[in-house]
Amino acid sequence: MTVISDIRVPRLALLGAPNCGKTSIFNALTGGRAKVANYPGVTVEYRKGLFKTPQGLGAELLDLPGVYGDCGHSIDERVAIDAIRGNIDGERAPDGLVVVMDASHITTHLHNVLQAKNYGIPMVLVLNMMDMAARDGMEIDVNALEEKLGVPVISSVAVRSAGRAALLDYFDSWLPKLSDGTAVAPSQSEQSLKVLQAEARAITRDVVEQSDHAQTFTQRVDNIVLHPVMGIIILATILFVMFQAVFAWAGPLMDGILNSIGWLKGVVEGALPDSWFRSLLADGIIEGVGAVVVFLPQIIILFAFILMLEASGYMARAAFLIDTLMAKVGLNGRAFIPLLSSFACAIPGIMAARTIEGERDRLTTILIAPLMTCSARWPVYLLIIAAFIPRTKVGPFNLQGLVGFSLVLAGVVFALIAAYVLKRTVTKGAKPSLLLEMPSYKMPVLKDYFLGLWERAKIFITRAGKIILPASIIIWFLSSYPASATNIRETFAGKIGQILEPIMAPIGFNLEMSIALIPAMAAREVAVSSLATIYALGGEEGQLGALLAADWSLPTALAFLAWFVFAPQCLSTLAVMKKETNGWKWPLFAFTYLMLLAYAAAGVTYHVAMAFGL
Ligand SMILES: Nc1nc2c(ncn2[C@@H]2O[C@H](COP(=O)(O)OP(=O)(O)OP(=O)(O)O)[C@@H](O)[C@H]2O)c(=O)[nH]1
Ligand SMILES: [Mg+2]
Repeated sequence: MTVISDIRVPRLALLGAPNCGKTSIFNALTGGRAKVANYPGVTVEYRKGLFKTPQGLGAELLDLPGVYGDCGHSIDERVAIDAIRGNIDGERAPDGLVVVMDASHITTHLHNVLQAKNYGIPMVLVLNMMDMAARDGMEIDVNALEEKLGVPVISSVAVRSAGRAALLDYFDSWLPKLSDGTAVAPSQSEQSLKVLQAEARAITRDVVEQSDHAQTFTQRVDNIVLHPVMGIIILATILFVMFQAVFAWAGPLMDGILNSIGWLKGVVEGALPDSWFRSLLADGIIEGVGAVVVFLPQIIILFAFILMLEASGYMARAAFLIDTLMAKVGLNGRAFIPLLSSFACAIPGIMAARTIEGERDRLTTILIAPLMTCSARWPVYLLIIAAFIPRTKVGPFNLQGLVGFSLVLAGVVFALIAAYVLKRTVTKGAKPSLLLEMPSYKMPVLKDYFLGLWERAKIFITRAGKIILPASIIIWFLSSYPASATNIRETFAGKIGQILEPIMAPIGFNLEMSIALIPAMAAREVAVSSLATIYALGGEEGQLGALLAADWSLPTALAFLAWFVFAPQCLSTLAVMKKETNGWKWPLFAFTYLMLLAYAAAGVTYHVAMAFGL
């Protein structure tokens, strides 16, 4: 038993197939905020939390990655199975198993429940998503199921508090038995998987009544959404609307933030005498941090779309639609979800690659994850696009949205090319296949949706405080001193930048850009805050975008964009790569190939644009 504030509480573990609602139960009971989404493989690590039943009994709850059986083919599955067997260092085995099953998939998942009895740990079966089963016209005789399985069965709708009441009530009677060791473990039967599957089929035949509408709601929608032609048109439309929205809807909010920042700078400059301190506040901190924070509305709009697609179940369809393409370049179908997560940030994306079974396939995915457009790139893209790309329309599309879309697409296309090359060279291995179960379509749970959005906003703002603020102070110092300096070249920053300048000049980068690239290793958006501070110190008044538009040529700006599609400008990503691959070899490899790509892409862009006389 774990001792928490002098009470010994039993430990429960959530076990079940991916996407059956384990984390939803965990969050609801423990007040946790772990990520929930409607596709398999969201949770890849184990997580602990405490909760109390209505009668005030305490228990510890373990949220685990989803598992398909008891073998553990991938790293995340092994974590779950090790946790249940008590094989994780410093962790003991759970006292009780809360086996969760998606009731609407009872036919395909019931044998896993029979298998779970063999752990020899007292268990209860939570028949979750009863609302989905009802929508699909299924009627499940819970009492009969309980009798045939020989374990208690509780119906549940994890996303509604009324839907969790029965489970909590059950805990009131079960927890005391787990504490004093009187709870009974189910009888074990070491049968082969085949026998268990046959037994599961026999049980479902007896306890499930399926009313005969020919097709479920999900199947009807999928007939359209997964259609080879219609499906692609729908996917393309969704993506286009998303990028249009990012550029078209954020305007007023961004203006509001810009005005507030301008106002704040004005107040500081009005209230303080001309001094180093005033310059640090106004040109260093307010300009630097403000230059990034202004993009918050666009980040929120982007994630409002992504999270909606995740929660509804559409994302897994997108994976299915482009699976043929992914298989052609040798990518495992399961790579889609890690790559998708990398659109928020490559770090969770690289970790999510744990769901991929083959070691070589997992490595390929890790190596290309940094090419997905993470949210740290957006401030750079948005700044340059707004400054250099006119707000005109091309047919029904606004040009800025199109350019943003092309940059994201460039990342994806080069990721596919990189995967193709890697799979034929350094990560050669067997041909992978798609093993992604399609989730049913669901109405997003509003609370989870807004929590998810809030979480993304919080990460963006926290980075502004933790990374951009200190980086702005350093850049302000390096670009302000020695005090004798009369222009940027004579400052410390200028001296450092001049080391890089000859290397970067052939691809069209000027001194200011070369300087900004160095602190941007901490995080890409620091490039934006650094430029803001450097230009503010240069004594030029006005918004950063306008200053850049006056100072840079269009080929230079485009080269800068191309650079950021590829450049591995983020030390934390390299650190996670090291952790996930157990060494520096692969992060160094990724760093080198991405750097070379960035340099080549920026160079080609610059010279082609010059040749076209832009
Ligand atoms: N309609 C409905 N949706 C549910 C229910 N329980 C969970 N969901 C939704 O199902 C999806 C999957 O839930 P999660 O809690 O992430 O599932 P999980 O078992 O933790 O999944 P993995 O971490 O991938 O193994 C989410 O979109 C939830 O909002 C339920 O009882 N009814
Ligand atoms: Mg989960």
